[in-house]
Amino acid sequence: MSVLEQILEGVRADLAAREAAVGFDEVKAAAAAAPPAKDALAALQGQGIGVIAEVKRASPSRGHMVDIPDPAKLARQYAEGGARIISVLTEQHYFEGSLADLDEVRAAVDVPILRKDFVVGTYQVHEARAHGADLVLLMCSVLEQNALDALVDRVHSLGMTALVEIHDEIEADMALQAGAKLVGINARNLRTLDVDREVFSRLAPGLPGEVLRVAESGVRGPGDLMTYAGLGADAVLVGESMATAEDPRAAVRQLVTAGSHPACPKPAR
Ligand SMILES: O=C(O)c1ccccc1NCC(=O)[C@H](O)[C@H](O)COP(=O)(O)O
Repeated sequence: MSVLEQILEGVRADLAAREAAVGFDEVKAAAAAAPPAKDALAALQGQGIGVIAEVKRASPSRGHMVDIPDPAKLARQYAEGGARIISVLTEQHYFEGSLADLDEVRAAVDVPILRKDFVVGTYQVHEARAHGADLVLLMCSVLEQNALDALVDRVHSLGMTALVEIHDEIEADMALQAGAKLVGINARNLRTLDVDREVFSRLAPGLPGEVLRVAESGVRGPGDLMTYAGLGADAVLVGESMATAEDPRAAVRQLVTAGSHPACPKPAR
């Protein structure tokens, strides 16, 4: 079984336990009662390349990387550094995340928040909204076209933004067919865990101009951001190198400064 399949097995088991504990109607009501979602597309359409900084303790490729006893504090540092969006991993077995992290981050910052998980059904979408998320990651590698179409619609109907993640041409077609407005091009192959930054240069030119592009994974510093900017990225999503930085505020600030430097290529939109 691939790592991705193992992750999904755990995700489905955890989801079944939560569904048994809290009914779908209750989650839907909590989502409906939450303050309106923030406009993530508007947040990314500001000057320069946007930085999406991730609260990430661990991963299948790295194992445990860093203790984050206070995700709210880390999120505040990211926001003070200029992150346009904060990504919160909520998968628990491989990433050591939780919905409690999402709650704490939501209470701490005003910037839009991405729920980063392995979403397989509508329950998780309403759950994300109920916990204050403004964006939800939907991965083409784990969803059939029909399911993706329905989930994109559900995310958008709740006022949130779907970040639809792709890694190859077939997934790019899936994302566009589903009506994605924000596409994440992940350099990491989720089956082999190899990181290949060339994936962005291959897939980004095939996306329509109005679709915003996020370069995901393997961004280690301003040089990578500048490279992706030159290839048409609107934003970079950065986990490990921000979460493990000695000074996360300064690390985000360094990327934001590079992304708004006059020498940095501007997004076409
Ligand atoms: O990070 C992993 O090892 C991983 C493995 C399997 C599925 C997903 C995985 N990561 C999720 C992500 O997409 C990254 O957290 C995100 O793009 C940030 O990547 P990085 O900056 O390289 O930490």
